[in-house]
Amino acid sequence: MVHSPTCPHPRFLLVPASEPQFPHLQTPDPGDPVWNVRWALCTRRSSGAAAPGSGATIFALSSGQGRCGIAVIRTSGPSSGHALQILTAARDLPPARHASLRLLSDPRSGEPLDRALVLWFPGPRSFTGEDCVEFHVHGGPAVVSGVLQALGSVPGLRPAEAGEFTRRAFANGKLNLTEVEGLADLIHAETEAQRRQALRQLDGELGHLCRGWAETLTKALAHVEAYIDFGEDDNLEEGVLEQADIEVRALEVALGAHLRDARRGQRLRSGAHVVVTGPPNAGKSSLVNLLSRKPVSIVSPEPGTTRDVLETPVDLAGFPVLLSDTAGLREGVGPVEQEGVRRARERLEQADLILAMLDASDLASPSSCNFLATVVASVGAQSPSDSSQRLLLVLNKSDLLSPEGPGPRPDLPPHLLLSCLTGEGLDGLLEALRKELAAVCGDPSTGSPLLTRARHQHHLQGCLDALSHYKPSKDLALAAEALRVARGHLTRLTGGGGTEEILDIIFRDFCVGK
Ligand SMILES: Nc1nc2c(ncn2[C@@H]2O[C@H](COP(=O)(O)OP(=O)(O)OP(=O)(O)O)[C@@H](O)[C@H]2O)c(=O)[nH]1
Ligand SMILES: [K+]
Ligand SMILES: [Mg+2]
Repeated sequence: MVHSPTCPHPRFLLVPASEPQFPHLQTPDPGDPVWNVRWALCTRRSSGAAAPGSGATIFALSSGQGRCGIAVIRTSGPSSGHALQILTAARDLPPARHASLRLLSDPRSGEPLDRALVLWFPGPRSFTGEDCVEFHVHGGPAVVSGVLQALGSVPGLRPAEAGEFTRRAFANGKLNLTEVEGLADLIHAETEAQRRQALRQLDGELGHLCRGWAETLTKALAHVEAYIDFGEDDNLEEGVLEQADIEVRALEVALGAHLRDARRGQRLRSGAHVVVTGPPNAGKSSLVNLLSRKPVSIVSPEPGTTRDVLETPVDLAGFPVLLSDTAGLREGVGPVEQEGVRRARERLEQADLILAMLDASDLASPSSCNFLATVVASVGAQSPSDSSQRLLLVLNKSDLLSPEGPGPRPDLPPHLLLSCLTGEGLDGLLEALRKELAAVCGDPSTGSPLLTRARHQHHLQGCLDALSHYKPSKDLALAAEALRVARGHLTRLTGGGGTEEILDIIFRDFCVGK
């Protein structure tokens, strides 16, 4: 997706060690993987290896840049309350979580900056879990820079880095890793389907599913370990191992089903590849321009106009699509056009959905027949699976067919009639595209949570691979280890496993102020 070019690579900044931020550390449970992640974060900090600036209170403009009605500036960290008191020249803090109108002044000069709404969120009931303040100021650039400068002059405050608010929320257990990813996706969502999917992930659906699976494995592990310890003991309930076995096998089936769907979620996040193909002059470029609502490709009566592959991102019926226009497929032309045809075929192989286009008034021509016999027939012959391509056959230039004349050949595969010239048939095509794209990307309004990132797929596959070594009838100790490894993958999916590279990759998607 499009990421802000101004978004710098964030550095990991850890949360201050002051007491109430890690209350769970007072009752450590080394068996709890989430606790382990936090412990790793915490010990790294206390060993002095923490990034510079730990413990600072951060501030940033959190709404968009530029002139606007209202701009939101926020702070997070222990000096937030102090900063609010200083800017409002007040001894008391306003009531928590209530909007209060206050005059903001520059603490150095006493000069009034703006009359603003301020919100005070004492931790831990805040986005980051720390003390936070929001200043809703008038959105003029001079007001915003005046308030930012005033905050910068308060001791203990410094500008936030990209993603730092969210990183603190994660470190304080306010969001798990899949929720952080959902939040990043929501900020970057460009189509309706992406927004729905991101919101579901932010709401914790994927994390919830993984936690449920991890619990299943923890239970199975407890059973296997009980058997290792008390196997010979008569007191052990009967069928303990059988029960564990049933649950592990059911989990394998569920993981397999989600993995088969994995590519859909990733397509929904980064765009499905839709490729328009057909013989020369069918009207492919006309269709690309119509769907993208802009003149992406040159249209002309001359066959062989399009040579290079032209790709454009479009929102098709709410789904993100990378739409490619390609050269008309034909043999025996000059070397430049042949290269175009080669590129067109290459792009066709990568398509999730093929828009195969023919001129409805020219179906008997050799190029039309050849296209039907090769491209259309070969996709139709694929066995349906998640990785198989889908195809929509479109007969363009329906305006050239005479109303009394015979319709298109009866032996044609299912198709849609369209006229790029008059727009007739476009609604039907968009509806067909919506159905096809829901199949290609998954429907984010129904069904189970989608795996939107390669990282999700990697850990679920790792979990499944580990479970293939679960053979309690052969070796109980190895079976227990397989369960532990499998569970580790699931907890890393939501907890991150503490490796900074993974966290860096995820938090890179955020900008300053989020
Ligand atoms: N009558 C009619 N003409 C159309 C329609 N769609 C496209 N055309 C015309 O058909 C010609 C070819 O259109 P293009 O969009 O360039 O076709 P193309 O398939 O991209 O052609 P190449 O890039 O050369 O393979 C142009 O003159 C268009 O104006 C249609 O629905 N009806
Ligand atoms: K053309
Ligand atoms: Mg063209």
